[in-house]
Amino acid sequence: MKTSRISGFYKLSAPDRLKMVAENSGLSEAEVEAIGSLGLSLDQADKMVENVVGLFQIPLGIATNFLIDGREVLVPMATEEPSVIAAASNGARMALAGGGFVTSSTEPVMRALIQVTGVDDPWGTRLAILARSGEIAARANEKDPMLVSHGGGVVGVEAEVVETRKGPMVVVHLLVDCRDAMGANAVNTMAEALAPFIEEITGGRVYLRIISNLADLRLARARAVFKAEEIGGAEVVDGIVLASALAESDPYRAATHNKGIMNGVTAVTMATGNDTRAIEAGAHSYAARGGMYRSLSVYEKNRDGDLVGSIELPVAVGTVGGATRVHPVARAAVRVLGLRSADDLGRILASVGLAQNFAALRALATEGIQRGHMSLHARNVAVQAGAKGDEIEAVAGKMAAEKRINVDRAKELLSGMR
Ligand SMILES: CC(C)(COP(=O)([O-])OP(=O)([O-])OC[C@H]1O[C@@H](n2cnc3c(N)ncnc32)[C@H](O)[C@@H]1OP(=O)([O-])[O-])[C@@H](O)C(=O)NCCC(=O)NCCSC(=O)C[C@@](C)(O)CC(=O)[O-]
Ligand SMILES: NC(=O)C1=CN([C@@H]2O[C@H](COP(=O)(O)OP(=O)(O)OC[C@H]3O[C@@H](n4cnc5c(N)ncnc54)[C@H](OP(=O)(O)O)[C@@H]3O)[C@@H](O)[C@H]2O)C=CC1
Repeated sequence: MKTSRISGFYKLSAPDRLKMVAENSGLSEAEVEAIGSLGLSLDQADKMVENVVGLFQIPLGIATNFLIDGREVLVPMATEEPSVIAAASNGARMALAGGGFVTSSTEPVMRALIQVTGVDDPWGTRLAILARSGEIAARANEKDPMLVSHGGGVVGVEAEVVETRKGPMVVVHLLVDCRDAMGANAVNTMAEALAPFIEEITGGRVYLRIISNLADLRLARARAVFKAEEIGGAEVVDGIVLASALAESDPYRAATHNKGIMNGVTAVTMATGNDTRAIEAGAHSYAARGGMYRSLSVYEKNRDGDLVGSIELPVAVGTVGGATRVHPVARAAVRVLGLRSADDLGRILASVGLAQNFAALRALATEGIQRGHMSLHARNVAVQAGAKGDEIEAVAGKMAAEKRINVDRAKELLSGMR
């Protein structure tokens, strides 16, 4: 990677942008072709999911300006929403003066749950399970020697008694280090294989054997200092701190605050062929831990009067398995990111989530979201009104300048032009 700081990248044509990304990331011809053309063939799609009749394409863009742990990163994002990629690039740009994003993470540990029902003594059963945890772990590891050979495998066994409307149940938690895999298939296989042994230990009946998407042991964190002078001064810092305080305490605001974070996180998850539902379920359930839904990020003012943003979220993503190595564009996206491991990807997700969130909060705490967002959405509005070719930019530009962005106005402008 040469640089991620490509000012005015958005002013280039799409082929020129791709050329620049390819040169920066050392992409092969096949990778360039995968990104620049359709990427996925009907034949490949037919092997990925069921009853395939076609392809549904969404745009792939590149966010610029990311400096993460001292490394410059160009970030592929797949999203249908205008202004998301611009905002991520904008947020990352404003983090540069403070040194970019500094990240940390836990080990990539996922949980599989095994539900045990029909036991008369759930608390005693719990201890009976824990007493056999070594054997449980060994049997589970036998199911995935490849994962173990990569340094992963079971790292712990827990057991909980859960009170439900159908009485108490014992839930065994199998904690599995999934290394570079998201891990759902791996841990589900282990959980299913263990069920008879758990029934033997407990005398109960096992029903569910499945991963938990509340990946609270597989976390990534990112922190950035946004210099007051870079972001518009002390009033902007204070406005963002106030916005953060509300999202920390009010679930109605927190939901939208976190949606803004996931604008970026989900787009990168999608671009790398990872499971967007898993990452969303993880983020929102983590935000609701302890019984109250709150923001995944926090903003504070430091001693120098600068803004310090921090974020922590579960990152159940992989660089092997799932669609990550099947979808040609996802493979190319992994190369653009320069990933060495799933851990790298988790840290990038946290950084993108923070940049995305910061850009939205800055807009909200100052001019409001509509100017930046709607001026980029104006092109969609122009297309809805029937604009074609050069008309699209012309109508969109005029509407943005007038701050009147709606289909009726686009139609008026269009008939005037024609
Ligand atoms: C939209 C901007 C970036 C305009 O921002 P601006 O200040 O008009 O832009 P600028 O011309 O000064 O450019 C600044 C940088 O923005 C980027 N940029 C600027 N324009 C483009 C473009 N056309 N295409 C690509 N990138 C663009 C680009 O990185 C550029 O610097 P450079 O790297 O070139 O030196 C700004 O207003 C912004 O960040 N707004 C936030 C928009 C946003 O968050 N959108 C998400 C959708 S709204 C939503 O779903 C979430 C929300 C808001 O509800 C969450 C919440 O409530 O918390
Ligand atoms: N609730 C949920 O979130 C659910 C999600 N899913 C889906 O599961 C899929 C992800 O499952 P996942 O288990 O990651 O995928 P895979 O089973 O496809 O890949 C994981 C396997 O890759 C092999 N592997 C090779 N190299 C490595 C390495 N460096 N690190 C770790 N493993 C390695 C391992 O063994 P080996 O080679 O022996 O396979 C491992 O078991 C996604 O498609 C997701 O959508 C499925 C069910 C539920």
